[in-house]
Amino acid sequence: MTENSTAVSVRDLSKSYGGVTALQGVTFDIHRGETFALLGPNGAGKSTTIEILEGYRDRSSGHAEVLGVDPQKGGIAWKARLGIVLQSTGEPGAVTVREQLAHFAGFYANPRPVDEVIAAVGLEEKAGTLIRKLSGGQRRRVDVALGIIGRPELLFLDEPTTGFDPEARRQFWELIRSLKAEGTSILLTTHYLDEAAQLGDRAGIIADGRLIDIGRIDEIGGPDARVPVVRWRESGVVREQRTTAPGLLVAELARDGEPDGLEVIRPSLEDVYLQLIADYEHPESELSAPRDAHRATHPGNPDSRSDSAEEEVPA
Ligand SMILES: Nc1ncnc2c1ncn2[C@@H]1O[C@H](COP(=O)(O)OP(=O)(O)OP(=O)(O)O)[C@@H](O)[C@H]1O
Repeated sequence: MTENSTAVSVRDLSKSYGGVTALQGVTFDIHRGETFALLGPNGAGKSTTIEILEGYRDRSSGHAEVLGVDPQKGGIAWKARLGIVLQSTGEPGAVTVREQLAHFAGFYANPRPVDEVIAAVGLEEKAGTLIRKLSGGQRRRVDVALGIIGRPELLFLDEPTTGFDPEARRQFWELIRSLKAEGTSILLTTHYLDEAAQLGDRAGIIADGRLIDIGRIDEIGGPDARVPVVRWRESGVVREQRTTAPGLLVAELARDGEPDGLEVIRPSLEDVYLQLIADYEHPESELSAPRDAHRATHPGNPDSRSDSAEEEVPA
């Protein structure tokens, strides 16, 4: 039985499409009110996971509960509690943005006001435009609007900002933050790791259908993956040192004046993610050990180093 504090519970989930194993033994929970980012390379199994949880695909084995219901048995009342933004949408009919949203609003007991949703996705000027006359990014905003019109308890966002311009992405992030503030639980997949870092509370990283890591966004990968690098220039030569105490090193470097080109580089979620995937794909290779922030920002550099060694780096 799922606790009330759990929006999604997945245990040992597996899925095969004929001979293709898309998911193998995936286990995770999403807590109520949490934004959980499911990350992984193309073909890793993210959409398959989402589609099983939406009740759109049957699993091959394992257990899943979404808002306390097995998605294979979820009826209309359960579906009305979900918001879904699929990776790809069907051909738009000859209806305007406002007509489409008003039509979908009619399916829900307590929908958001149509104009409020249009404003939330930044389509006020296009409200009366036929959807098929919108740009790709604008249509994607309609998809997002349709996903939130029913005031969902749980929102599935499968690569929601593909095709968005940078301003629209920022606007979308604000929208997601406001939904989160209202208590909406969110499952997000995205290839934009900055988006996952901005929005996610926790992340699961999936590769070849297996969950290879899970944890808080600021902890995933473990402490070794997050050791900062201090970089500076000395007599025109770029030097860097990986250290858990960057402040002390900077103070030491600054004793004789302002160091040239000083930077403290903290590995981003993208750096950590790329290292986890490399470790998974090449467990025995030089590239995978030790976890190294420098290498994450310069993946071509074949050097290995100890945590405290100072390095001369090709400029
Ligand atoms: N309908 C299908 N029939 C057969 N195989 C499928 C089907 N859908 C997905 N697959 C396969 O299952 C695996 C997982 O695909 P899935 O779409 O879940 O990956 P994904 O992580 O969402 O990828 P992307 O980032 O490219 O969207 C892939 O090997 C894919 O080819």
